[in-house]
Order: sequence, then structure tokens, then C-alpha cells
Amino acid sequence: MKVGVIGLQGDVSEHIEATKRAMESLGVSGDVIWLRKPEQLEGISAIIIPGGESTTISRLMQKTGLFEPVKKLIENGLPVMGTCAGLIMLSKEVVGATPEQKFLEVLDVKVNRNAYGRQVDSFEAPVKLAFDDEPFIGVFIRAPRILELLSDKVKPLAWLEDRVVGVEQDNIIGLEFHPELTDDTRVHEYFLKKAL
Ligand SMILES: NC(=O)CC[C@H](N)C(=O)O
Repeated sequence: MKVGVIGLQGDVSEHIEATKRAMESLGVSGDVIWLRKPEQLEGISAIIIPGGESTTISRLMQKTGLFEPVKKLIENGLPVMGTCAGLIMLSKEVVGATPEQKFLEVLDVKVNRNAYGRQVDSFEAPVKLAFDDEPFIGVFIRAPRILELLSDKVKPLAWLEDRVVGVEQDNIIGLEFHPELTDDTRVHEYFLKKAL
């Protein structure tokens, strides 16, 4: 298995470490790479778009030539997980986007880019997962908010109280929170199973 974490900006190393731990837990061998250029997409099994600044990630994905090939791979069924800024990058509609921002527009959700406010408004809270009864610690850092599921292809994957904070659409997972910032690999394991 070859997993690429879009390594242009944001919490890349945390996802690389979490993915390695998840692979070990699943008994899967393979590589987890810092994905910076299109030529690295050769033989890729899955992609993760990390948290960070979606404005910067969007600009650098275009600048490096990653944007279009990654969009095409996802449209052709490649498993992808976007966390926080990564969720924004995947979304079809984004409230609060800057005019020059370009999104992959592969996930049928409408999100508000900076709904939870600034860094000081960041928080941790127990999140309910659709695939496991044990609560998951959701780390929310200047998180976007999922406002609307735009089609019946999108299914809720995680809730904060009664609000959907994570979704799944076939090969795509989008989360408002950061599973890579905890020691809990259940979400990464659930994602990697899409690439088995
Ligand atoms: N922790 C994060 O990834 C913050 C995302 C940020 N709100 C953005 O617009 O990109």
C-alpha cells in the first residue's frame, strides 16, 4: 500500500505518523509518503489532505501541478480523507472562501470555512463514530463547519452531540476535526480499509 499525505503545508507529519500506526495495527505493509509533486502519484493507493490553511494548500496544489491529477484520481475512485482544511479542499461549496481559492469539489457538502472562530476558540470534545461505539476525541482547531449534505450520496460518519462533523461519500471521507492529533488510529484504520 502507498499512501500519500499532501505535503505542501499543515500538519503533514502527524498524518504520516498516524497512518503508519494504523497500517501496523491493520497488519498492512507499505509506504506513507510526503506528497509534493505529481510524479509521486504513480502507484498511489490513497491520499490524505491534512489540516492547515486551505488558502495555502489550494494555491500550492495548483502551483505544483498536483491539483488536477489528484482531482481526477479521486473522481476515478481513489480513497481520499480530508481533515479540517482538507475537508474544505474536498467540498463542493465553501462559505467564506477567498476569491482566488480553488477547491477539488468532489464531496457533496457545503461548509463554512472558519465557523468555529479563531485559534483561541479551538477545543476538544467526544465525537460519536458511525462505525464504532467507543467515543473518539475530536480535536477542533479553527475548524470548518459542515452546513449541508448536498446529495444522498453523502452519509454521516461522525457527530458532535447531534451535529454531523464527519461524512463519507464512497471513496471520500471529510472531517471537521483532526484524528491525527490523537493516539487513536481508528479513523485512519477505517479510511485505510478503503484502499485494501
Ligand atoms: N485547522 C485547520 O485546518 C483550519 C482550517 C482553516 N479554517 C482554513 O480555512 O483553511
